[in-house]
Amino acid sequence: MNQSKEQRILNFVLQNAVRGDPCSVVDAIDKYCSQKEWAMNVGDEKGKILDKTVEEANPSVALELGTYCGYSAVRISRLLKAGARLLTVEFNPEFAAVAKQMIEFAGVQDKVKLLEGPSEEIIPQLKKKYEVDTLDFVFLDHWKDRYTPDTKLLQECNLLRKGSILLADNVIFPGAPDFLNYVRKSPHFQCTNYPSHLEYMQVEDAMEKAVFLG
Ligand SMILES: O=C(NC/C=C/[C@H]1O[C@@H](n2cnc3cncnc32)[C@H](O)[C@@H]1O)c1cc([N+](=O)[O-])cc(O)c1O
Ligand SMILES: [Mg+2]
Repeated sequence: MNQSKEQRILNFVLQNAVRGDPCSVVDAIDKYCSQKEWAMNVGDEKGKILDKTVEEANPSVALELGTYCGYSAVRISRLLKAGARLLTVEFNPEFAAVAKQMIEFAGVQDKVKLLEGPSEEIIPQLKKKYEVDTLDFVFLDHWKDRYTPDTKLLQECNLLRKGSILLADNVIFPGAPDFLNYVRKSPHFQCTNYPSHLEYMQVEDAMEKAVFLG
C-alpha cells in the first residue's frame, strides 16, 4: 500500500532531523513542505507568532485542537517550562500515528499528551479524565467550523480563566468568519489580529489572539 503524504513527511524528518532536537524537526518539516509537498502545518512565519504568544502565555497547561503531523505540538512544547504540559487533540488515527512518532523523535513526549478523538468529546473530559483545572493557552488549528462551537464548549466547561489566551490559525485563509465574529463581539474576549501569510505560500492569512476576560 503506498505511503501517505503525512508518512512521507515523517520519513523525511526521521532521515534529515536530529533525534531529540525539536528545532531540527520543525525545520525539516518546513523544508519538506516548502520544497516537496505542501501540507497544512502552521509553518515558520505564523510559527513565529505562535512562539511569541506561547512565551507570553508561559502556560503550565496548554491545549491544541488539530494535531495533524505534530508540527505545532513540537513547536509549542519546545518552549514549555519544566513541568508544563501540552494536550493535543486529533481524531484521524493515521495522522495521530504520524504525530506520535514525530513527537517522540523530537524528544518532547514527556511534555505532550496526544488525545485521540473528536474535540467535542474530549473537551468535556479534560477536567475529570485529564486532571485539568483551567487552560492557560489554547491553539485552534482544526476544522475551521469547529472553532466557535469548541470555544463555547471551553467556556461552558469552565476551562478558561481570566487571562487564558486563545490563538486561532487561518482566520483569513481558509477563514473562520464566524469565530472572528463571535470572539470580537463577545464582552468576554479581548482580541488582537496578527496579519501573516498562508504556510509556504504568498497568500494572505492571519492569526487571531483572544484573551479571556472572565
Ligand atoms: O483545513 C485546515 N486545517 C484543518 C485541520 C485539521 C486537522 O485537525 C483534525 N481535526 C479536525 N477537526 C477535529 C476535531 N477533533 C479532533 N481533530 C480534529 C484533522 O484530522 C486534521 O488533522 C487548514 C487548511 C489550510 N489550507 O490552506 O487549506 C491551511 C491551514 O493552516 C489549515 O489548518
Ligand atoms: Mg492551520
